[in-house]
Amino acid sequence: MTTVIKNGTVVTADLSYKADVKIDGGKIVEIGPNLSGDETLDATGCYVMPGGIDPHTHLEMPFMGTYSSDDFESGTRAALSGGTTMVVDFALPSPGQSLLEALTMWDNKTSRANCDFSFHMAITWWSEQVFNEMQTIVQDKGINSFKHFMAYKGALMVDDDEMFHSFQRCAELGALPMVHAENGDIVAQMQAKLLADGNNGPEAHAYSRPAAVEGEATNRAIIIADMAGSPLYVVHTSCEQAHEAIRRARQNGMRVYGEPLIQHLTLDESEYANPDWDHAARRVMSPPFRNKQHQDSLWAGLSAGSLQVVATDHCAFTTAQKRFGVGDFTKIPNGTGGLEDRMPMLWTHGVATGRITMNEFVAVTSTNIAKILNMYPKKGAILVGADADLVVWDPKRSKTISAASQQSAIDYNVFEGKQVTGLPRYTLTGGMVAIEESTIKTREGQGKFVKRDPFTAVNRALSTWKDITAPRKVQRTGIPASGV
Ligand SMILES: NC(=O)NCCC(=O)O
Ligand SMILES: [Zn+2]
Ligand SMILES: [Zn+2]
Repeated sequence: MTTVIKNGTVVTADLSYKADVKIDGGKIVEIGPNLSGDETLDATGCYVMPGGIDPHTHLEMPFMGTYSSDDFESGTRAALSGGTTMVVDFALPSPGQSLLEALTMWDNKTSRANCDFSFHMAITWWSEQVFNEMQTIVQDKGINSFKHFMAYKGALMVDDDEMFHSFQRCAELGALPMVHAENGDIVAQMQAKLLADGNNGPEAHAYSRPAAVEGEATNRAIIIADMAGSPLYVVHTSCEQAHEAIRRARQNGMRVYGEPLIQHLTLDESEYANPDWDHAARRVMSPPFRNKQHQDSLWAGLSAGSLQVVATDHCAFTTAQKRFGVGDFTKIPNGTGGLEDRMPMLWTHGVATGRITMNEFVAVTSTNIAKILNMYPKKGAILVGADADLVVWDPKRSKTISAASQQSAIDYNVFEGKQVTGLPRYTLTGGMVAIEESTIKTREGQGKFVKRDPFTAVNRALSTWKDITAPRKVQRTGIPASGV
């Protein structure tokens, strides 16, 4: 059966033009005027865009003594409802655990996924086994990105030595290292001091993780990547110091990418001063929300191109779970939701305000990350042969964000009460209409794992440069006898 999206304006990362889009067998088969098919979706007044890709989610993640509450069913349903048609989640081996075993555990969570998904693998410890398994992960399992936590001391954190080993291995395998960049040693000491001083509320979470510790770690990871000859992807870039390090590295020719979150772009640190403990604790995430200057820096990075991707780090805990940390902020599970709201919030606060263009919106929500993770143009494109993961975006549709009407399984929404204008009229996953305005038509199990090959053009360019500039022994004649 063929479907035609008619009368819309196709908006991609570099073009906007009037055309119909024809779909067959889950793929785009034709783009042009006056197309017809078995089923017609009316896109009058709408933009037809590549579906969003959220490269940073934690669905059913074991963390801080509990599990994040959205699983691959509710999480991907939330994603589709907001126009996101693919998520990339993190497989997290416990320190000492086999990467392959962890991957099987994560794979077992996905049978009810409503949209396509992929994984990054985390490196949480280092050994010969990890070194060897990284090759299998890349070459046999279709995962070309490895995440490193520079924070969460005593749990997921790795040190510089481990990162340097791992980044060098990524360079050899044609993979992309990623970092959660915060100086975990300093955070741990600051947490202990704040608690000892009686500062135990959720606001102390933010006090313990100032922008400087993120800036320092971002810069350190950049240097380690440069020494290793690998690219680098910095997740949840939240502040000017980290952005500045990324900007400088890029100006110096390094292949470094930065990913602000929609939460950091639109919510600020005043949330932690709320007298309601639950309100503040629900917004505890790492890095914490920052001030308006940091937000302006992130917005500027998106329009200037020094930051490339907007994600959510969707890691949703219920109010009851957040209350594990009453009396000790270090026990509040870190994480917030956002999957359903990323695209409408970014459109409302980005495109509608003139901070970014429609084409930049597509770039930072979909196309850039499809290229960085080596799945373009299967994903992130409106081209013949691409997957029909599409959103028909109605720039006039409005709603007020509310936990009462959301798809996410948690009992609140950090964007509660925010008015958004710009919402999906239709979201299609693999050509299937999953969302029709407010009607949810998702199909459990529709989502499939997306394999990603190693050796992007960037990896190849970096290894060529590394070879050419490698230290070489100077060939000498007439070496004098040793002076003994
Ligand atoms: N960001 C956060 O607070 N929770 C999820 C885990 C992580 O990405 O650090
Ligand atoms: Zn993180
Ligand atoms: Zn995360």
